[in-house]
Amino acid sequence: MANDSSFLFAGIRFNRKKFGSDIARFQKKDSDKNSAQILSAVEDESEKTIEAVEDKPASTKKRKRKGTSSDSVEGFSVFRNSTSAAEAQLNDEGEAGEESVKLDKKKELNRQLERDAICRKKHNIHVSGYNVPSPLQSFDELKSRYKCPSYLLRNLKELGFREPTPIQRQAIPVLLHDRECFACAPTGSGKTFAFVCPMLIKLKGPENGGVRAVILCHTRELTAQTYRECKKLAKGKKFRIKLMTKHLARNADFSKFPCDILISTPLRLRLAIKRKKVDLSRVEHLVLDESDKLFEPELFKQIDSVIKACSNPSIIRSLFSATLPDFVEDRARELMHDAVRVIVGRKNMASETIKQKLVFTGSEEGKLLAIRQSFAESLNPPVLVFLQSKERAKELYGELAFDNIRVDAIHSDLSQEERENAVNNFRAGETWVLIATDVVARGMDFKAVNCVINYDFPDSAVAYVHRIGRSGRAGRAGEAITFYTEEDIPFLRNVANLMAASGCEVPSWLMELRKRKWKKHRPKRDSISTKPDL
Ligand SMILES: Nc1ncnc2c1ncn2[C@@H]1O[C@H](COP(=O)(O)OP(=O)(O)OP(=O)(O)O)[C@@H](O)[C@H]1O
Repeated sequence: MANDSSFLFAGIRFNRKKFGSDIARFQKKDSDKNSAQILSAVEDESEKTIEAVEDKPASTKKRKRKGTSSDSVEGFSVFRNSTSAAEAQLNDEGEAGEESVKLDKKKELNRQLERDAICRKKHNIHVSGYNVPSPLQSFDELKSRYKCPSYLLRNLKELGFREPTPIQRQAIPVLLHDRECFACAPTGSGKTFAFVCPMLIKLKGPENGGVRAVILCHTRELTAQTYRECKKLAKGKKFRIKLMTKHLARNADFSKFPCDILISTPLRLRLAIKRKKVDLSRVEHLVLDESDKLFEPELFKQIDSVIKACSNPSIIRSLFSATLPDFVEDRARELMHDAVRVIVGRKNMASETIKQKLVFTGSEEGKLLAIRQSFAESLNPPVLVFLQSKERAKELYGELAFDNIRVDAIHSDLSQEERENAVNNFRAGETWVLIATDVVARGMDFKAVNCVINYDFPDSAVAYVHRIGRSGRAGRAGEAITFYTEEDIPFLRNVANLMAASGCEVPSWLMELRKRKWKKHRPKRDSISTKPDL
C-alpha cells in the first residue's frame, strides 16, 4: 500500500512487483537517460495508449465529430489515433514552409511529446482521443499557459493545493481547450477541482443573461458539498453560484435573477425545466458528476431532459466518476463530440491508500458482536458504517445508540434538515460513528474518515469501490473492513480481486474461489438484534 500523499500524486494501481524493472529505471538519477528510457517504454505502449501533443484550442462555435475512424485502445474504441493527428499537423504546416523551420518545429513537437509522455507515465494517466492537450506539469502552468486569474491561484494556495493531482493534470487542460471529456480517477483524487477550475477560468467573471454552467450530482448531500467547494474556489470573484433547493425548483423564476453556475440534482432541475422556471439554452458547461450513477435507468430520464434542455451547440460536456462501466462509455460516445477519454490508474479500482480486510462473522448476530468488540478494542473515529437498507440502518442505530459512543444515522427516511445535521455533525467530529445507507457512499468528502465498515456486504463491485473510498482520501491512509456471512461467500472472490488489484494482501484460498457475476446482491437478512425473540 502506498503511504501518505504518494497515491494522490502518482495515481493508483502501480503493481510494484510486476513493474519492478520500470521502477528501477525511473529511480535512476541520470535524467537524460531516464527520460529516453521512459519515452521508449511509452513508445512500446503506443499501441495501447495514444499520447498526443498540445494543440490549438478546438473551435467551440461549431464542433463536429473529427473523423469517425475508431481504433482500439486498451480494449476500448476511441475516436481517432492522435499520434497520426500530430503528424498530420506537421505535414499541413510544413508543406509551404522552409525546410529548417519544419525541422525546428518537428524537434519542438517531439520534445513536447516526450514531456507529455513522461508526465503521463509518471502519474499513471491514460488518454485517448484526437490531439489531446498536454498535461499540466504544475499549477504554475495554469497561469503561464491559460492566464488563470489571480483570485483562483490565491484560493488554491489557501486550500493547500500545492501540486495538481493526476486527474487535474490532464482533465483541466482538456476542458480549457474546449474539449468534451469523460474521466475516471480514484475516489478522493480531486475530481471536483478538475471540473470546477476550468469552469471558473472559462466563465471569466459574472455575467447576466441566464444560467451559464450546470453541475449535476445524484444526491442533495453531494450538491451541497459541491456548492460549498465551488464557493471556496470562487472566493474573491462575484460569481452567482446557486444551489437548486426544493424551494427554488418549485418557485423560483431563474429568468429573473442572474446565475452563473447552477448545482442541482437531476430531479430538481427537471422539475424547474418542466415548470418553465429555468432556461438552459445558454449553458456553456455541463458536468455530470458521478456520471455512471446518473446514467443508471432510474435517473437517466431526468438527466436526458436536462441534456436536451442544454441546447447551446457550443456546450462543453464532461463526465466524471471513480467508476466508468462500459455502458457509460458507450453513452458518452453517443452524446459527446470529439471527446477525450482520461483514465487515471486502471478503471473501476479501489484506492491504493486503503488497507482492506474481510471478516467472517457467521451470522447477523456475529456482525453485531464483531462491531461491538471492534469498537471496544479500538474505536478510532470518524467511522462510517454501511448497511444495505434504511430499515437495517435504523435497527443498527437502535442497538448502538445506548453503547456510550456518539453514533448517528443517515438514510432516505430522514428529512432534509435531519440529513444535513447528520452530515454536519459527522464533519464536525461530534458524531464518531455514522451509520449510513448508500446515500452517502459516493462523492461525499468527509475528511479523514479512518475506517469504513461494510456491515452489510456491498451489492456490487462499484458500490464496494465507492463505499470504501470515503476513507483514504487526498492521499491519506484509510481502512476498510467488510463483514461477510455464508450468504455473501459466492461474491467474496470479486472483492478479493479488487483488494489484490489495489495492492492488498489476499489469502490464496480466496483467489481460488469461483468468480460470480455480481449484480445487486442484496439478500434478505435476519434483523439486527441482541434481544431474544419472544
Ligand atoms: N491538488 C490537490 N492537492 C491536495 N488536496 C486536494 C487537491 N485537489 C483536491 N484535493 C482535496 O482532495 C479531497 C478529495 O477531493 P474530491 O472530493 O474532489 O475527490 P473525488 O475524486 O471527487 O472523490 P470521489 O470519487 O469520492 O467523489 C478534497 O478534500 C479536496 O479538497
